[in-house]
Amino acid sequence: MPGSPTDTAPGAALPTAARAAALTKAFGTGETAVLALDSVDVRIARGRFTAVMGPSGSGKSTLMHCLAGLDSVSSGQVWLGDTEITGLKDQQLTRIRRDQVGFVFQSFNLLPTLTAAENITLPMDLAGRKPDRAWLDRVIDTLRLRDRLHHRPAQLSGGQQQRVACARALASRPELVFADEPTGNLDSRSGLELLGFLREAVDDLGQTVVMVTHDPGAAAHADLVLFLGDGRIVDEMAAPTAEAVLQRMRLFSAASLHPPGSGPGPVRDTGAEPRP
Ligand SMILES: Nc1ncnc2c1ncn2[C@@H]1O[C@H](COP(=O)(O)OP(=O)(O)OP(=O)(O)O)[C@@H](O)[C@H]1O
Repeated sequence: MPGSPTDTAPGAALPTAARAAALTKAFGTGETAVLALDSVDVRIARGRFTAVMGPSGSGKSTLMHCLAGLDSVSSGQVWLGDTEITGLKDQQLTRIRRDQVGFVFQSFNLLPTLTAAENITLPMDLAGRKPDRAWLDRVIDTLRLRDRLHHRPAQLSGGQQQRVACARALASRPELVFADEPTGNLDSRSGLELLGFLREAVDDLGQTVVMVTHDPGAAAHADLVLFLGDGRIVDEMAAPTAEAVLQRMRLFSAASLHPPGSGPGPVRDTGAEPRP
């Protein structure tokens, strides 16, 4: 594939929040080795909402973990902002990750004994950092958590708990927020609301979000969708709609059932409609 698949994407002129070059990640050795990422080149533009999609086992979580410095790479390079994180010592990596990355997981990962407010500031408290009060207030208001701050997780709905998890990820104003299937445990209304908040975090708060999802409707909230297949970025789509994403995924599964030469293969985007 010539160059990075995101070189021509909208946002190519924006600064870079994270980048990988020839990123390869193998698990295991010998006959049981699995190539989870196969020489991936990717650039995540700052201030954009990027979704990562692909079949189960295509490498989505591995890509996210490698970009976030949570997992080592087998070869290739990864940068967070301007800093190359491949080759850093554990201590330096932990500090960079703590300062520059926020995470939202499918299972909200809140501490049950702490209030919402305490959960939100916990990572900063552990790091001995004082939150920027004005920023924290904006995050709390954007996520409409003001009147829930003194509740414990068990006293909150699933959607509210995930909003607290989002606020926790945004609290330190990280370079990059990674969300791994953040709507996976939410009913559709709470899921939609959460996606709306992630969108607002990008549009109104200027954050950068990378979200792994299986749901074309969720991916449609992003500015750009990256499609993974067998550890490679096989396509991308700007200004996605749920319909166009679904259609693209159908093409991919048809292509994997009918390899090149025996049927239609993946095609580049021509029909993505602009966001309304
Ligand atoms: N710790 C590990 N040890 C061995 N193999 C692993 C490990 N983690 C992931 N893999 C393998 O790497 C490949 C990519 O896995 P990954 O979890 O990144 O896929 P995914 O696209 O996120 O899948 P899903 O949608 O099912 O979560 C898979 O074949 C998986 O089995």
